[in-house]
Amino acid sequence: MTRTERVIEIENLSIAAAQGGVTLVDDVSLHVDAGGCLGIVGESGSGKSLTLRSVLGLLPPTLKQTRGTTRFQRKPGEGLRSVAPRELRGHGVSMIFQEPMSSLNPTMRIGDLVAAGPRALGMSRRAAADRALQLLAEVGVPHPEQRARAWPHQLSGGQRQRVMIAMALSVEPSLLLCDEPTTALDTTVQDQILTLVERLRAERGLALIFVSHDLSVISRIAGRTAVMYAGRIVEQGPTHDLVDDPSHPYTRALIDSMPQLHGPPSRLRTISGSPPTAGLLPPGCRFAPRCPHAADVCLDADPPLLAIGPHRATACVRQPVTNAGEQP
Ligand SMILES: Nc1ncnc2c1ncn2[C@@H]1O[C@H](COP(=O)(O)OP(=O)(O)OP(=O)(O)O)[C@@H](O)[C@H]1O
Repeated sequence: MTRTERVIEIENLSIAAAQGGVTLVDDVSLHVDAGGCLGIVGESGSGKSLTLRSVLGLLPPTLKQTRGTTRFQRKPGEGLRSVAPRELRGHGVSMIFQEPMSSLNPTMRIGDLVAAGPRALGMSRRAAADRALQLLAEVGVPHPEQRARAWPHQLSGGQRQRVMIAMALSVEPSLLLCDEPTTALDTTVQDQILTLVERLRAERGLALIFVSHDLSVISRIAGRTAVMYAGRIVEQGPTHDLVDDPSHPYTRALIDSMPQLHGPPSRLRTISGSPPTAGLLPPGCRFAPRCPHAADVCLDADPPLLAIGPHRATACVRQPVTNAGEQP
């Protein structure tokens, strides 16, 4: 059987507080195919950002990765090999964030910020400056020569996001990690940035991991989606299958809380209750206290993520488990 090439595989990732050992991300496994987009969706605090940051070893010093392996494909056709997260920074993987100002040095001009990546790859100052102009044009910054001389504070939020994307592309990554890059933008600019990211993925064959709390954003951009709840993946599969026919009650609740996905706008519902506090998990399934279908069996043990089809998995005891034998 031929299998699409994978760019990255993360297995059994767990993250805990360095002091006290409270688990914040629990046994998460993910993969992304070359040129594919994996969406990670879930409420605030579900562990999306920590999962993404750990890919590059960017966890804050108060936290530590307690388990997990990363395998990465350096070049097409080369196969996956084990890597330490910090080896990937600027070498195959780049990341963009919600707030561009935090990653744009305010004392550097836009052109120099974007040229820093090519310089680090060994380009001459002149060639790197030219490359920066090409990249600014590629991400849709108008009048690149003029903008290259501007300071970060002179740009709009959308323009700054484009500059951050140009910086991310400047080291020629095969995988781009996106941590809520459109959340702080108004809807028109959000749409433009999503269109840009989609275009870059198609034109450059870039693989993406895209984190958002907004399932409508994820369903637009991601071919496959992992739904996170309280530090774990509770459902995973092709996005359109998951949205059309969710198998986990939490995925269903996320869909029902987003009226733009189905139903008239007036049907906005919120998910009742709140996620558990890290370190104070309920007995059994961690979603049980909020689940409209919870039964006695749900209080016995936290259900593992099991295959329910060749490409889908869910962590709910109510689902029939198949012998598909293939990792979703
Ligand atoms: N530096 C930190 N020290 C201690 N706990 C942290 C730290 N950063 C995050 N956490 C906790 O880890 C859990 C997961 O956080 P994470 O930021 O990954 O969630 P998220 O799903 O990305 O949500 P959000 O969109 O709000 O960032 C949360 O309970 C959060 O409070």
